[in-house]
Amino acid sequence: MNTDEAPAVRADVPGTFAHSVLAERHPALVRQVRDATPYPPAVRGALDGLLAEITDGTVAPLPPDAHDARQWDAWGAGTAVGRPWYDLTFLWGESYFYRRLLGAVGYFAPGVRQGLDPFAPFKDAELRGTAVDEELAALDALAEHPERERADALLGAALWGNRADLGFRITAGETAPGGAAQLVADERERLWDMLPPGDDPAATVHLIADNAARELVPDLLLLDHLLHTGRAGSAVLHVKPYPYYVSDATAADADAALRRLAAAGGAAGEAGRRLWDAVAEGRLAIGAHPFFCAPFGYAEMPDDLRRHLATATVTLLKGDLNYRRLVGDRLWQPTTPFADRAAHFPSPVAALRTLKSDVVTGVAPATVAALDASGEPWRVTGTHALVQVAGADA
Ligand SMILES: O=P(O)(O)OC[C@@]1(O)O[C@H](CO)[C@@H](O)[C@@H]1O
Repeated sequence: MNTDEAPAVRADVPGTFAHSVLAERHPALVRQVRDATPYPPAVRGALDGLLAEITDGTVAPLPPDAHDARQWDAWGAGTAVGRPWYDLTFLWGESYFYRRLLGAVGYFAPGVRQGLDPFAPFKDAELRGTAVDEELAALDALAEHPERERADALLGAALWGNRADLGFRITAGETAPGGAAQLVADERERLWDMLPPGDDPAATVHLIADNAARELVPDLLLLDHLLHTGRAGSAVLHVKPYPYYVSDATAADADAALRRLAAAGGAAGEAGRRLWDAVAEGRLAIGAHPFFCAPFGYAEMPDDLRRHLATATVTLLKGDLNYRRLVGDRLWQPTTPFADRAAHFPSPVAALRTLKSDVVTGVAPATVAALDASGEPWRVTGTHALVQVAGADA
């Protein structure tokens, strides 16, 4: 299907989800960041400037000496600068907003704040929280179950862990994602068929991570299960090269989650120590390609990343934003075949995603009809999820 058949998601229509992200979520986030850290006057001023710009102003350029100014020019900054923020496509505008926010807090510039994650206070609180304790303790009860049941439980934890998205909670509130858990597409069987248990050292699983802390912990436990049961001989965890979409995982977040797991008791601690060894022995690698923070879909990924992902037996792709980037950030008919939209991906791919934006494909017509008839905003509330697989039959 030609991408021109579905319009790109834009943020310029009041009442749409994308518009609410620019109009409500981004300003709220700038204020939260400013309040979460004792920033000096220059940083507070820069954050206030960004707030004014995204509220009433037009898109400003990066400083000409920014390390990535040329990269963003190549990514289209030249045509965005000077336009109202609401004129940009949703994906481009969101990505550039996070880049600018990091610039405002001095993340990239030489100085004392270089490399300090402005979202760390939120991520740290979540990783230390009792909810993670409870989830880790629950792992002990799994040990007695047959392998397939454990695999499904861990897959479910990684899938629903995607609700733990701090950006989402800024507008949805803590309680919103707790509604009826429902899969709008369920291709778990096809996923497991690609990774039979046993000793297959050649099987490699790549996991393109989404959020840190409460999502990354179950992601890591899932990878441990795949490695420990021989469903995979090696794994690669792809994280973001810099803080992004509030809670997206970076390499620092991966280290923190591994420490949290390794220090836990019971089955979680055992898994954590196995993962630690897997990293030390090179069976679990962590990557952070710059393209993971690019404002484009994965169809446009550069050749080096394409070649790397092509080595995967299957790539597990987590979360809402990764899904938008996989199928294209466009208003597809929800019945559009997922396999068609994901055919460009260099390896078989399985999307594990709770629905938090308008983009969705691969849902059966009867399911769409029932969901639409319910009157619920099922695409954006995080109460529904999907497991979809493409490229498995090639
Ligand atoms: O990718 P994630 O963490 O599952 O969700 C990211 C998200 O909260 O942010 C975007 C809007 O800012 C949406 O795609 C989605 O709702």
